[in-house]
Amino acid sequence: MSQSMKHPDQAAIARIGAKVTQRLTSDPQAYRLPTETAEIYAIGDFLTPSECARFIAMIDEVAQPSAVFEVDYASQFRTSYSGNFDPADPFVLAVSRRIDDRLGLDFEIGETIQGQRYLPGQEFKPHNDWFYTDQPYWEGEKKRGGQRSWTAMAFLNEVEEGGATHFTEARLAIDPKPGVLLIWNNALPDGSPNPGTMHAGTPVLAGEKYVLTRWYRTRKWD
Ligand SMILES: O=C(O)CCC(=O)C(=O)O
Ligand SMILES: [Fe+2]
Repeated sequence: MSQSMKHPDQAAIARIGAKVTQRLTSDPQAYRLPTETAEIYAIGDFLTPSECARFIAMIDEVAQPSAVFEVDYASQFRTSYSGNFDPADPFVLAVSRRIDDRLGLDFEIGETIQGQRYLPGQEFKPHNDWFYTDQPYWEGEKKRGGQRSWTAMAFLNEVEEGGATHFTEARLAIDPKPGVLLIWNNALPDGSPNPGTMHAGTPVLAGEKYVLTRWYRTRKWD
């Protein structure tokens, strides 16, 4: 391993990063958020109202207390409920492929879409989506597709109060707007993890919040 490539999967992440950046910068519907700290884009009306409603109903069926690597639900770190959808469900497959196409990424490197529901008081505290490769869980994750490259997250409903996605380093808080797809590069152009992607699902104060997330790896995910 060379000096300049000290992070696992770094070269591949850099390659994937550049590819998606090129794709999104030539997409007239993809709006780059005004920050240099992280590469974050938003696409409005990515999902139709009826698609959002369908996902919300599915989330109500699959949602369980969220588990986070090494940090469990009981620690109050991620208090929302979440669940993976059936990857063979034709609707889930079609939307997954639509997200893949927007980013220009291969289907096989994407994790199955995960749905999440936050009730009043629930939140996802500031975190990075990339894996800490010095932690025990990395041994497993490295074999299941490796480091996370990009994240695509869609808001599914209007939240009465609270629930913004807050990029703490970039100082940007994005209020949930149904159908909007947020996309961010978890890495820097050189493929190393970008601490500027630190983000939180801030507490829902009133109403409820539904989102879906598709995280992309470096290699085939399974
Ligand atoms: O719910 C949010 O606004 C953030 C969700 C999130 O951080 C994630 O799914 O990785
Ligand atoms: Fe996240």
